[in-house]
Amino acid sequence: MAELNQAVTRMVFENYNVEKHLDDHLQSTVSTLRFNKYKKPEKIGTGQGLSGHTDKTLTTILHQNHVKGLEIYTKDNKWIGFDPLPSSFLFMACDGFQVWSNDRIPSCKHRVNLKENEERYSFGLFSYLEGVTRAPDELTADDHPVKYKPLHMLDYVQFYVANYRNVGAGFSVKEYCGV
Ligand SMILES: O=C(O)CCC(=O)C(=O)O
Ligand SMILES: [Fe+2]
Repeated sequence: MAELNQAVTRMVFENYNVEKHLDDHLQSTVSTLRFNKYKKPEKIGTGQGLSGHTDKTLTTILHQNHVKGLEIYTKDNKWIGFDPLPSSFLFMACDGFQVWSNDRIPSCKHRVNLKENEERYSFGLFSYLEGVTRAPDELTADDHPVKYKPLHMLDYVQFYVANYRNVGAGFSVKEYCGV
């Protein structure tokens, strides 16, 4: 999964012609693996699972068992269900990439909506940048000025966890450090 993360990150950097920053970026990347277990829903279709949110990470890669439930929010404001193959790994650009790309790569909003009468398992590789994240100069311009104050991603996730009850699942990185 870490290799997949590096491969996709490399593609993003090549796409934006900022490969010269890639090595520093990869060296500052730290990851944690987390398992999620969702019990059988008490009532199907009640939205039990996980409310709509964006991850406070740079990137997240998800893998799951056969029980569906993950939904992605699209550009045209619709929730679409993710229909995984047993071999699927889903790569998501998250809040850190939104800041790094100066809004060119939106953070992927998603939720878990349990619809099947079975236990659901997923696990994810959650990656963060140590230190401070800011958009490289190449991704800012007079007509595309910097949209975020420098983001300390590990502080950000700690803030979110500590203040979750007040700020809610939908808390965005724009609210945290947008200019
Ligand atoms: O279980 C899933 O598929 C998604 C989990 C998730 O969104 C999260 O842990 O942030
Ligand atoms: Fe998530």
